[in-house]
Amino acid sequence: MEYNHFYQQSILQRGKFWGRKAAKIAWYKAPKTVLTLDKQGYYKWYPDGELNTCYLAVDKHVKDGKGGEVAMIYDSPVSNTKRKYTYDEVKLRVSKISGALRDKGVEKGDTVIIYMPMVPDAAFSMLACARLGAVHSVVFGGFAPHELAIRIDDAKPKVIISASCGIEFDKIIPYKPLLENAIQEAEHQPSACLILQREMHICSLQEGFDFDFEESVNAAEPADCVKVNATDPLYILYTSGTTGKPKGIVRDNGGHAVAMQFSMDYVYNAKKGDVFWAASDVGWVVGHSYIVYAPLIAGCTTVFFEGKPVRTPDPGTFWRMIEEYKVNIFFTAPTAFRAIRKEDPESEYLKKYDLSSLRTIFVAGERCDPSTLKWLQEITQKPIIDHWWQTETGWAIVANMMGVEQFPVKEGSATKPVCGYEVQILDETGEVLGPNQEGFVCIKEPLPPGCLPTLWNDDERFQESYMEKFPGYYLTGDGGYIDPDGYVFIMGRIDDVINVAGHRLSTGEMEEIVSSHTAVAECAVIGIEDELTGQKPLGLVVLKDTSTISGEEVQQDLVALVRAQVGAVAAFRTVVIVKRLPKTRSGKILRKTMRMIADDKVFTLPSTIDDPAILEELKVILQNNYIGLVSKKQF
Ligand SMILES: CCC(=O)SCCNC(=O)CCNC(=O)[C@H](O)C(C)(C)COP(=O)(O)OP(=O)(O)OC[C@H]1O[C@@H](n2cnc3c(N)ncnc32)[C@H](O)[C@@H]1OP(=O)(O)O
Repeated sequence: MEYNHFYQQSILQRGKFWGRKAAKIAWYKAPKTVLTLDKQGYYKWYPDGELNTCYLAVDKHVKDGKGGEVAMIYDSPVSNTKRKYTYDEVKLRVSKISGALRDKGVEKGDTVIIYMPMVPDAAFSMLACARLGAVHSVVFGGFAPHELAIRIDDAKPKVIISASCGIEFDKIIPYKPLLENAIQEAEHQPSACLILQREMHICSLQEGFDFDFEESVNAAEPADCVKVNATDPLYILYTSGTTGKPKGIVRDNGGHAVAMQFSMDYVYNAKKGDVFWAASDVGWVVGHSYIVYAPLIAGCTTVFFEGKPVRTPDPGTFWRMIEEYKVNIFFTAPTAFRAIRKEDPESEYLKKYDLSSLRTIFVAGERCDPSTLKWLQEITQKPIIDHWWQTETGWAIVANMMGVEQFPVKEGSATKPVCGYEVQILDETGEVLGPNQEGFVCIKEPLPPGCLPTLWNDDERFQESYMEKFPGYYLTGDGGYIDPDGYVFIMGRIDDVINVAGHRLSTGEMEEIVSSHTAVAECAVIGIEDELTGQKPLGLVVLKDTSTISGEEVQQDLVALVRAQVGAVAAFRTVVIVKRLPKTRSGKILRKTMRMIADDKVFTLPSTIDDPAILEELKVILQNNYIGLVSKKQF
């Protein structure tokens, strides 16, 4: 198929194109209208369609006689568990979890928080919510109680589903104390918690409030799929913004289902029965879209992995899994491959395994650096496809659409805009820029099906964050350019959001936490380059003149404080005490300039700088001293 023609149809004949793609979905009531603009001026996909996402992902395959086929492979080197679930088994388990939720009062439209490690019941609980028409909000297990509390207060869940523990390499992480602290901190109180007891750590349950997950599921009657409108929310997924309060990205049911099926067909070129493995976590959007919903909707076998690329038990884990389960399509973040390369640079482990089942490797979540790309191409001899997307969109914005036409890979580019996304580069005044001109990466409205219709209970913030800067365009928050061949190059965030090991984090939030310390007069947290994790946060702190605590003590306090408030995943390990911070004459801290200095990049002296001498001071400190303070992360 020819990309240009196919892509143009998706933009110029939007209604016809996305109407045809919607016909691949088994709606309860097929939509007559493809796209409308509501009274508030918000686009709605398939507004009169009715469906159930769990039905599409599970029951439909059983109905089609595929109940005996494997829906999910669970492999957990950290708990020495391997298990396969057929579509029949998934249907039974999911409908019983739905029944257990219904017994706790959960109905269509209610919210449920899922705070679980990578156990199959996390995915089954998501599907169980979808089955009832309830809205799930999965919170990544690496987040601290404070982060969970913020999400509880925003999503107001009727029930929280959690587990007794997670396992990080060989370390047991008890989840229950984290959950209890979060519930204690939150204003909103759920009416019940369902706790999955894992045999490696059994936790105590509070009578009348905590319920044993397994017992509740066993006691429940299976629940049927509940019909929902296409525009009803399927889930909320919180993502870091520029402030301490995360943004609750809303995903609808209808547009999402169409986008998931479309992306499997045309981005990943996945066929029914393929084994599709996204090595991520259900706490991230990759986990939502490509561990749970898309592979199942498309009738593939999804692989559910509770482990890491290295040390569970070695850097050959990914290759072992690909051979053992005959994985056809593999998707992970570049940082995972950098971790493998660090431990196995000559790819000795890979040589032990047969990767002949594997057709394509996809990477996303952060920029794929050319060195990792070349190394992967060389050692695997497979197409390595970088693609760029966001929690907000739920699926690829820019990709090499493997089910359409495969383009030559250009290092540093995720290739071309995916169907439905009219990607344009704008300058500060909103003018569309030409080839090779760097500016704000924006998407002309309407966004395609599957993208966020708004933020949970916060239309105002949705407008302010994404739609206001350039009316008629969605602001992605990334900077970049398009080359004369139409390849899109994403150059990094233009705001205070950073990407550490594929985890999206807010430096603004970290600054709020650091500045809450009694000894801190002012501070800045910036994201600086890191060979392994892409970026890492660095805190620059000015102490109060009156502070009597030693700088070293403050450094330790601040690292502990961010870990306690955001979680281990923040990877905030470096704090530098400085005498002053560079500012403009109006008092704005020059974060970008500091970043350029720390990354040893050429920068122009801002004309508005108050005192240029500070930059020289900082240069010495950042380039020579801070490295000594970093507690190097060992993978
Ligand atoms: C396209 C749209 C998107 O961008 S969606 C996001 C895509 N991103 C991803 O899929 C994430 C990719 N990254 C990873 O999988 C991991 O970072 C890899 C590469 C495997 C490395 O893992 P790890 O060694 O644990 O390092 P890390 O930096 O992730 O973790 C930092 C600290 O946090 C902890 N942590 C992590 N996950 C959890 C969890 N689920 N529960 C509890 N704790 C967790 C880690 O143990 C680590 O802690 P510590 O600092 O060593 O004590």
